[in-house]
Amino acid sequence: MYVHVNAAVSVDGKLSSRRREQVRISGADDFDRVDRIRAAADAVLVGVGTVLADDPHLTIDEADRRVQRLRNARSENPARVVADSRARTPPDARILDDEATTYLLVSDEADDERLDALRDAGAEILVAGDADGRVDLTAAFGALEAEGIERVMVEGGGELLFSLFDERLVDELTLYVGSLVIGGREAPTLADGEGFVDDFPRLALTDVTRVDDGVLLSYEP
Ligand SMILES: NC(=O)c1ccc[n+]([C@@H]2O[C@H](COP(=O)([O-])OP(=O)(O)OC[C@H]3O[C@@H](n4cnc5c(N)ncnc54)[C@H](O)[C@@H]3O)[C@@H](O)[C@H]2O)c1
Ligand SMILES: Nc1nc(=O)c(N)c(NC[C@H](O)[C@H](O)[C@H](O)COP(=O)(O)O)[nH]1
Repeated sequence: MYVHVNAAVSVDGKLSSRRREQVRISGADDFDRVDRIRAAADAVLVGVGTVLADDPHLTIDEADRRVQRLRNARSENPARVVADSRARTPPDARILDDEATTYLLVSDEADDERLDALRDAGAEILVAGDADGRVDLTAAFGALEAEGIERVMVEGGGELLFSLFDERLVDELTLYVGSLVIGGREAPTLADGEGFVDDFPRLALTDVTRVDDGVLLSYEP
């Protein structure tokens, strides 16, 4: 699986405020760049924290890009994937509409009734739990590959991104740094989780570009 992480952070590295509501960090050009990365992906992955906070749709905005995918014998939109150990995705979440296939990655701790309700709402359930009752991301990526998904774009949030860095699963990171300060010790950052104390993942900076009123940083492991 090729894993491309994309995120937008404030000058101080926050994904959002302490209220964990969506903060518009990107400008129009950056959202267009996000749309292009989605169009190149077989699937877009987020953590359930992002679904609960933002209720994202995760489809391609630009009609020409959807047409081009159909011409290339691909689905109109990439699949949508949620790391959702306990199946907390609301059955009326926007990602469960019929504009794309939606996979929920769950662990053995997910409640059967919730899973039934989510299946009824159109979700495809993939069970891949780890010893801590979370999603085993390596196993889940294997299950997604069996569904024909080879290239995934990850759009956050900070808990999921920490796990991906921790398991050395990130192949590419594009990070838009907007020119605002959010602050707050409880506000989510690019990589939350437990944090590293040694053996820090080191990245190679491959490009720096000015976008909107911020800067786009590109990295590879
Ligand atoms: N600015 C941006 O680019 C951007 C992008 C996405 C989200 N956000 C913001 O981030 C916040 C949400 O992020 P978050 O960190 O709270 O949640 P998250 O989206 O990272 O989801 C975390 C949840 O994923 C599930 N999960 C399952 N398996 C996991 C694993 N192996 N490792 C980690 N998590 C696993 C758990 O239920 C966990 O609680 C919101 O405030 C949202 O607005 C910002
Ligand atoms: N690139 C980017 N810039 C931002 O300023 C911001 N807040 C996000 N946040 C990512 C998050 O997942 C969003 O909720 C989806 O980018 C929304 O996606 P939709 O338009 O609903 O498809 N992403």
